[in-house]
Amino acid sequence: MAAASCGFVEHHAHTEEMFLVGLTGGISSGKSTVSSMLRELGCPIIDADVVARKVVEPHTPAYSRIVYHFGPEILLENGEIDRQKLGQLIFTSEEKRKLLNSITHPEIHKAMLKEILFYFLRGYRYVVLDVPLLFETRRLTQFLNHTVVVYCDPATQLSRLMQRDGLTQEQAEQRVAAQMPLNEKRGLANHVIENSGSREDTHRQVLRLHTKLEDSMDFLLVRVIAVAATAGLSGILLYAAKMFLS
Ligand SMILES: CC(C)(COP(=O)(O)OP(=O)(O)OC[C@H]1O[C@@H](n2cnc3c(N)ncnc32)[C@H](O)[C@@H]1O)[C@@H](O)C(=O)NCCC(=O)NCCS
Ligand SMILES: Nc1ncnc2c1ncn2[C@@H]1O[C@H](COP(=O)(O)OP(=O)(O)OP(=O)(O)O)[C@@H](O)[C@H]1O
Repeated sequence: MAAASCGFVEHHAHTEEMFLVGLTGGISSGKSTVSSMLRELGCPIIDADVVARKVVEPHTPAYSRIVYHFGPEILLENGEIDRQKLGQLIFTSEEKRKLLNSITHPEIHKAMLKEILFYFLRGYRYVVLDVPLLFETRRLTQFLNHTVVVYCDPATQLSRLMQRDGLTQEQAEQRVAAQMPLNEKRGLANHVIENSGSREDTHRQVLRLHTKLEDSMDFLLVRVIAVAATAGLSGILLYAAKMFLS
C-alpha cells in the first residue's frame, strides 16, 4: 500500500485505517488561514461555512424553512437569502440563533457526511473538517481522532474581525459572544495553533501539525504491518503444528 502526501493512499480505502481531524477556533481566529495552508500541503478539507452556504440555496428544504420562520423580508431581490440581514438578526438574538441552528445544522452535518464518504472512497486516509461550532454543537466530536484549535488573543481577534467584515466594535463583540470562549475551546483541543503572530509563524506550526498527522498515519501503517506479520507467524506455526502431528 503506497502512502503519499496528506493521507492520500493509492488503491482502495479501508475504514479501520481512516481518521477524522476537527479544525476549529473562534470567529476570525484564523481557521480559513490554517485550512488553506493545510490544503496547499494536499490535505482534503471540508469547510462547514462553505457547506452551510450550499444547504440554504433556493429550493433546498433549509431555505424553505428559513423563509417560513424569518419571513420573505430575509431575501434578496434575486431570491437568495440576504446573509448580512440574517447575520444581524441571529447575532443579536439567542432565540433566533437557536432557531437558525436547528434548521441548518442537521442539513450541514448530513452534507458533510456525504463529503467525508466521498473522500474516503477516493482513498484518502484522513479528512480535515473545518467547523467553527465544533465544540458548541458537539455532534461531530465523537467521530474525531484529533482536534485542532486555531487560537489568537482577544484583541487581535476583534480587530481582525472588524477589519475583515467591516463591523463596528459592538457588532464584532456580539459575534464573538455568540460562541464558546476561545480560551475554553483551547482547553478542549489536542493541538493548538497560536495565530496571534505573523502568518510565517503560523505556517511553521502548520508544518509541524502536518507532520504529526502524517505520523499518525505511519502509526496506522505500522499497526497494519504488525497485524499482517502476526497473521503470517500464526500461519507458519499452524503449518508446523500440522506437520508435526501428521
Ligand atoms: C448567519 C449567517 C447567515 C451569516 O453569514 P455570513 O456569510 O455573513 O458569514 P459566514 O457564514 O461566512 O460565517 C462566518 C462566521 O460566523 C460564525 N457563525 C456563523 N453562524 C454562527 C452561529 N449560528 N452561531 C455562532 N457563530 C456563527 C462562524 O465563526 C463563521 O465562521 C451564516 O453564518 C449562517 O447561516 N449561519 C448558520 C449556520 C452555521 O451555524 N454556520 C456555521 C458553520 S457550522
Ligand atoms: N497571522 C495572521 N496575520 C495577519 N492577519 C491574519 C492572520 N491570520 C489571519 N489573518 C486575517 O484575519 C482575518 C480572519 O482570518 P480567517 O478568515 O482565516 O479566520 P476564520 O477563523 O476562518 O474566520 P471565520 O470563522 O469568521 O470565517 C482574515 O482577514 C485574515 O486574512
